[in-house]
Amino acid sequence: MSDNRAVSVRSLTRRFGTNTVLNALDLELEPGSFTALLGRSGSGKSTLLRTLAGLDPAPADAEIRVPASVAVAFQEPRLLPWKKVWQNVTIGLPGSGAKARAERALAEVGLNRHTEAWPATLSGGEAQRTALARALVREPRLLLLDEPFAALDALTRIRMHALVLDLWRVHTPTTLIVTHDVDEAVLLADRVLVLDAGRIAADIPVEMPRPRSHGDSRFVALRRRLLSELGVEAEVIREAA
Ligand SMILES: Nc1ncnc2c1ncn2[C@@H]1O[C@H](COP(=O)(O)OP(=O)(O)OP(=O)(O)O)[C@@H](O)[C@H]1O
Repeated sequence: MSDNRAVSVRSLTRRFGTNTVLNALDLELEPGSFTALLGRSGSGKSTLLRTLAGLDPAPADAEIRVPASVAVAFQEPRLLPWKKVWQNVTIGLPGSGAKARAERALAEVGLNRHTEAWPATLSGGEAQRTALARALVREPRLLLLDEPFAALDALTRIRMHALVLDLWRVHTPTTLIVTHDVDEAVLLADRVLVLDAGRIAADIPVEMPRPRSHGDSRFVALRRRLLSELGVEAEVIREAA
């Protein structure tokens, strides 16, 4: 049965000292699905993502199954300033055709004119596209995105949303995005999870065709529900509007 699941986590507990961040957490992701992970600050979203990425050691008593090829992109693009853009994309990539593969990936994210550029000459959005190209060039079956657009201006973020959806449609990796932004979650994902008290406290499907509009009544209803799951009361929402 679990062969149908791209990601399967059973009973994952993570503690830092006396702080139990993840508490016997279970999670299943279908292959090719696009899931958003919301949760209050400090709820353990990045800890879960890092464990799935293999960046944090998985506790021995947890069962964690992920595909063989996993790629991660973070809020900061984490480019090496002394390597050109294409070299950043090919870091760790074996084989002689690496540069051609990097060029193809960079063309896909709209950066074909910047392959020979230095990272310091890129805008924030271009640097984040480079990070996406670096993730994609590995053809990951699992793509983990940890607040990848949080540092970008609103217009660039809108373009990046469209780009990520295009790339997801073409390459079909199972995708999990951590975000603080409820609208971003509803705009992108087919399923939104809320992490609270160390577990998946809410698991909500997004049954809306794309492209999605903020003004759609289903969008508004779902935003309201998610904000309430996150403990943001209606009065606060009204005041902010
Ligand atoms: N290496 C570590 N050592 C000690 N505590 C840690 C470590 N990593 C995370 N924590 C703690 O675990 C909790 C969850 O952190 P995590 O970064 O996963 O939360 P988050 O939901 O991603 O938060 P945010 O939305 O603010 O980025 C926090 O209380 C954090 O201080």
